Amino acid sequence: MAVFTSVSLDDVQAWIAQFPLGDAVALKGIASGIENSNFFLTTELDGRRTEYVLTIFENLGFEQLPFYLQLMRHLATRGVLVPEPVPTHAGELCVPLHGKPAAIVSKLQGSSQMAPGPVHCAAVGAMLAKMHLAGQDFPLHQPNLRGIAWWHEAAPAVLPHLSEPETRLLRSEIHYQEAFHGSDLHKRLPHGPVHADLFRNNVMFDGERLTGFFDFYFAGCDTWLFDVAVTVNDWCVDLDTGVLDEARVRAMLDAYHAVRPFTADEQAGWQCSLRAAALRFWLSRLYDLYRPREAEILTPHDPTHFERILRERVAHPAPGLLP
Ligand SMILES: Nc1ncnc2c1ncn2[C@@H]1O[C@H](COP(=O)(O)OP(=O)(O)O)[C@@H](O)[C@H]1O
Ligand SMILES: N[C@@H](CCOP(=O)(O)O)C(=O)O
Repeated sequence: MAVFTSVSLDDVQAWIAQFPLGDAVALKGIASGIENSNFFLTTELDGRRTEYVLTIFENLGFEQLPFYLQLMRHLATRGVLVPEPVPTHAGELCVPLHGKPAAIVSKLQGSSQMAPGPVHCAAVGAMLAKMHLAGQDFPLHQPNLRGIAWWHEAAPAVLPHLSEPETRLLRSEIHYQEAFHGSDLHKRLPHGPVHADLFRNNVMFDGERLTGFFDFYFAGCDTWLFDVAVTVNDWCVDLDTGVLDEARVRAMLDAYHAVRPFTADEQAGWQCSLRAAALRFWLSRLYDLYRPREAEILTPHDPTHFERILRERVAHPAPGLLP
């Protein structure tokens, strides 16, 4: 459960004058989410009511936010279904509210599909490919802040807490990934802005119709293949075992490939990328669990889920990128 920065409708009524949105008429805190304070905000302009999402960023600073918010705007203008940030009269996408950075974005319709079938996976795969292509000419650059450089920082913080088998797995996988990330193959993989956290809870569906990707606040520049691997590792697994469901994997990868064909290098790097994606979330979940906790940090996600997925990817090759 996130801790919210307390904001009243009165606070927002004065603050919203800097946006071309009319009056704020309702504000409702959103209970889910772990990083930021989110509110559904209803505005009224010329007698017409519209719902938006107001986010107060609890951990990110003004210097990091342009990458995420400009990326969302860039993608939205190219037809990728993502929330569109609303600029102020002065053209700012992010302005202070109670001393923290805050932004207003359009509200996506629908809800998260937490038990996806092949039809949902195909929709996500196709939109992900479209997103990667649309991001190619995005001018800003920010590395994936949870990439290999961060793994090197985080590992020493968690290693003292791990059992012998966990220690062996973490050390050997980082070693394996160092070789992969340093290889010529890795350098040849197509790359650009990626979502990097496209889990089931970060996509909206209205029935079987995908209405948008959101929560871009782990986005950065990395290989497109890493983004595909993160997405497959969440959408296509049996949540109890971490084993991939072939029908969902095929649906997602085939739909992606139909929009942006995978390269031969990507086929060669696929198994390594699935392992990298599993390692990334195992390590971040361990880090959230063991790092000295600040009071406002909430219940961490279970790291053993991604340890299981990593062990499974190491032991058994996943279905190939192409059938
Ligand atoms: N643009 C949006 N449209 C509709 N609902 C949204 C939007 N952004 C966030 N939400 C809602 O807010 C919840 C928390 O958002 P999320 O970005 O996952 O928070 P956090 O960054 O804190 O993890 C989501 O589960 C979703 O219900
Ligand atoms: N998807 C990550 C954690 C990030 O949480 P989110 O609610 O901001 O997507 C995980 O599952 O470890």
